[in-house]
Parts: sequence; structure tokens; C-alpha cells
Amino acid sequence: MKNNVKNIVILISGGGSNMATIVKTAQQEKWDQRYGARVAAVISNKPDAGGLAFAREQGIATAALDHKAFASREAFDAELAATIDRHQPALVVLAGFMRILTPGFVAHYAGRLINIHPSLLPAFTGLHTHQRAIDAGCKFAGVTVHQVTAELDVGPILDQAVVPVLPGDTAETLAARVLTQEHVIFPRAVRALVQAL
Ligand SMILES: Nc1nc2c(c(=O)[nH]1)N[C@@H](CN(C=O)c1ccc(C(=O)N[C@@H](CCC(=O)O)C(=O)O)cc1)CN2
Ligand SMILES: NCC(=O)N[C@@H]1O[C@H](COP(=O)([O-])[O-])[C@@H](O)[C@H]1O
Repeated sequence: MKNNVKNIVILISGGGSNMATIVKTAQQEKWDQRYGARVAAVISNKPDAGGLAFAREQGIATAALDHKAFASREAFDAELAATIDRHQPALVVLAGFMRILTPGFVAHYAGRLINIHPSLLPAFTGLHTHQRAIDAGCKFAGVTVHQVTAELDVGPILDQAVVPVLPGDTAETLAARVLTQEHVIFPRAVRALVQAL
């Protein structure tokens, strides 16, 4: 790492509210001065991801690699890793990043790759977690921050938060309630990791 600066690279696929919360928390809490940590880049597999505009407004380097432009998942992941590595990351953060990553990519970032997942893992790995929780009659739902492993959404859990599932909830109303807790635990988890680096 240049000058002992701990670079954080955040991967997104959409609006990037979790990424934005981490960026704003890092600014407000002066992570650069306190921990030598900074968000060095925001990278997306979707060129039209709304979060890229926010990152650019904050003066953060951005890149977009359209996964559909690559012949294979491995080829996309190789280019993604090359793009990430230009920023010499101490930590790579998946914040609403919607691509399953290959074992080679995961191994390359072993121990410094985390994800936020909108369920109380190990329940409801994969997609459509809120509807599945409602359909299962769950009284509680929530969010998990975990280390990323080759197998999907089963890596070591770093933090969790619980919310109630309320009568009449839809996937959208539950997602909104969970998202408020995502914005609490994700910056907290990233802060804890950069403090320990
Ligand atoms: N190897 C791993 N890759 C990823 C992990 C992981 O734990 N191990 N976490 C996911 C994040 N995620 C849930 O938190 C998740 C993201 C995407 C998918 C998925 O099925 N993606 C499809 C495409 C879906 C779409 O484009 O809407 C795919 O990649 O074919 C499941 C879970 C990030 N990657
Ligand atoms: N499987 C990964 C997944 O579903 N992640 C979810 O995508 C949303 C992204 O929101 P954001 O782009 O506003 O941070 C968040 O709810 C996050 O938990």
C-alpha cells in the first residue's frame, strides 16, 4: 500500500445507497486521518448504475465493466480484478454487487473481501430474500455482513441486524425496513475492519 494508506474499493450494481453511506461515514468520521483509510474507487458491472454518479461527484475514481461484454464469468472477473488492483486495495467491499464471483477471484482477495446480504444468513442465501421470508411466514428478517467465499453467501458472519416482519408487509416494505439497518451495520463493519488492518 502506498504511504500506508488503506484503500477501500467498493463494487456496486445499482443505486449504491450502501456505498454512499460508507463514503459519507468515512468523510464524517475522518477515516483517512484516523485510520489511514479511504474509499479509493467505486466499480460497477452496470455502466448505468446510479451509484457511479454519486462517486464521481465525491471525486472518487470510478469504472464500469459490463459483464455482458465478456465471453465468460472468468474473463469478466479477471478484468474486474485487474481494474480493482490498480487501486491497491486493502479491502474490497461488495455493496449491492449482483454477480456471483468465481473461485479464482475470491481466492485472489481472500481475507479482504466482504459482502452485505439482505437476510439473516444462513437463512435465504441467493436472491429475492424478502419475498422468501414473507412466504415462509418469518416474524423476523434482517441483514448480514459476511466474508465472501467461493460458495455463495455462506462465508463467516461479521455482523447482523434484525427487523420485524409486519402484517401486510410486501417485499418492498420489508426491503425498506432492512435497508435502514444495512446503512447502520455496513459502515460499522467496514470501520472495524479498517481499524484492524
Ligand atoms: N462467490 C461469491 N460471489 C458472490 C457472493 C458470495 O458470497 N460468493 N455474494 C454475492 C452477493 N449476493 C448476495 O448477497 C448475490 C449476488 C448475485 C446473485 C446472483 O444470483 N447473481 C446472478 C445474476 C443476477 C442479476 O444479475 O440480477 C449471476 O451472477 O448470475 C446471488 C447472490 C456477490 N457475489
Ligand atoms: N445479494 C446481494 C443483494 O441483494 N444486495 C442488496 O442489494 C441492495 C443494494 O442496495 P444499494 O445499491 O442501494 O446499496 C441492498 O439491499 C443489498 O442488501
